[in-house]
Amino acid sequence: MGLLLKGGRVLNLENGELEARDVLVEGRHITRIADSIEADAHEVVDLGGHVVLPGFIDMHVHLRQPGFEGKETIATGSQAAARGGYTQVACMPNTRPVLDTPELMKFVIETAEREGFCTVLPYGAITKSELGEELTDIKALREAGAVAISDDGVGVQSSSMMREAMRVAASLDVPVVIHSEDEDLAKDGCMNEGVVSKRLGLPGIPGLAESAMIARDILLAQETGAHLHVCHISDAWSVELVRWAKSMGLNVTAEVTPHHLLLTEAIIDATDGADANMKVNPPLRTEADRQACLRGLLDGTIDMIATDHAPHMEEEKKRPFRTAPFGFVGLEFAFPVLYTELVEKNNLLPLHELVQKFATNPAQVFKLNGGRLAEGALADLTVVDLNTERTINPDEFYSKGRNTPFAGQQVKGWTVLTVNQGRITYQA
Ligand SMILES: NC(=O)N[C@@H](CC(=O)O)C(=O)O
Ligand SMILES: [Zn+2]
Repeated sequence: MGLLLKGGRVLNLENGELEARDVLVEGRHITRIADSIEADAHEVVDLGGHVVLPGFIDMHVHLRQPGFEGKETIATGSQAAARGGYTQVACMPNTRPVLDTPELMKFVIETAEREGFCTVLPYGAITKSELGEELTDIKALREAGAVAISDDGVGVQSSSMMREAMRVAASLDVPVVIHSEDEDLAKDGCMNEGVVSKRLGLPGIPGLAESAMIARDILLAQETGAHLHVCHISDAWSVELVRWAKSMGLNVTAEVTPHHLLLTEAIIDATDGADANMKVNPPLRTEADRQACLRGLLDGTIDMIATDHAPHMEEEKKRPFRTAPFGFVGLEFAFPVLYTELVEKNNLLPLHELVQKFATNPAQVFKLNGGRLAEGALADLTVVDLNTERTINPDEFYSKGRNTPFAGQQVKGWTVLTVNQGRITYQA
C-alpha cells in the first residue's frame, strides 16, 4: 500500500510554476507524479490545494544529545524539525562528550533512526573535545557517517591546526564547516560591538572577529583545496570575502540564518539589553550588515539558509544579558518567517528560489540525497499552507527550547504535512 497525496500543487523548482498534481509514495520513494492517480489500495491524504515542496535540509542545528538533554534531545529536536518541514538536519558536535569519535557518530545516527522524526546527519569535530589542540581521526569519523567536520560553538584558533585539518579533509573530500570567531578579538563580548554595545555598557564582539577568520580560512582552503563552508555569516565584510572567494573559483560555500537576515542589534537597543532571548553568536549586527547578508543570499554568494537552532533552558535565558548562553531556536518557523518577510511581503525573491536555499542547495553542496521532487526521488517532502496566518508561539513548540526573538510574529507558510523517506513525520 502506498501513500497517495491528492490535490496538492507541486512546485516546479526550475520555473516556479505550481502544478496541480497527485503524488504517490511507495516505500521510501516517490513513484508517480501525475494529474490524477487512482486512490484504490492506497492511504490517501487530501492536500486541499496546499503546496508540495522538497523536504527542507538544515545544515546547522544543535540537538544537545548526549549531555544536555535538558535543553533538547535527538527526539525532541528532530520532531521540531519535522514540524518545520525539515526532513534532514545536520547536528553540531558541541555536545558532552563532544562528537569526536566514530562511536558517537553511530550513537547519533542510531538514536535518530530509533527515536527521531527526520534524517539526522552528525558532524564530527575537527579537534578532540573541540579544544583546538589535537585533530580527530577525520577518516574514521567520515567512515562512521560524519556529514562533514566542524568545531562549531568555537572557532579553531590555531592556523596550523586548521591548515592540517583542511589538508586531511581535502584528501578525503570532507567539507570543513567553520564557526569563524577569533577569540582574541571577540574577547568575552556578548553582543555586536558598536554604538549599541557602547550605550548599554556591554562588552562587544566586532564583526572583524568573524571576517578575519573567514579571510584566513579562505586562504587555507585555496592552499589545501578543501571545501570550506562558512557557518552563520553575519557581517558585511564576511559576505564580501565569500563573494571574492567564489569569484576566484574556490570551493567556498556559506549559510545564513533567518535572524541575521531579518533582525539587527536595534531590538537589543530598544529593550535596553534586558532580554537574553536576543543574545546569539554571532551577534545580531547592524542594518548595513543585515542588508549585506540579504544581498549575498539574493545574488547567490550565500548558498543556503540554516537555522543554527540552539535551544537553551528558560532559566538560563533569564540570566543577565552578559552571562546568559548564546543561541536561538529556529526549526519550527524558519520557513514561515522567511516566506512571509522575503517572498510575500517584500517580493525580494520568488518562492522556488527560497525553496532552493532551503532544500536544493544544501543537498547539492553537501552531496546529499534530497532536495528533489521527481519520480524516483527519495520521498522527503513537505507540504505548506501559504495562506493561513498564525502566530509564532513558543508554547506550541516541540522543541524543548523557547528562546526566540521571533515569538509573537504573525506569519504564513506553515507546514501541514512532512514525509521523511515515505513516513509521515508531521501532520497538522
Ligand atoms: N549560535 C549560538 O548562539 N549558539 C550555539 C553555538 C554556535 O552555533 O556557535 C550553541 O550551541 O548554543
Ligand atoms: Zn557557531
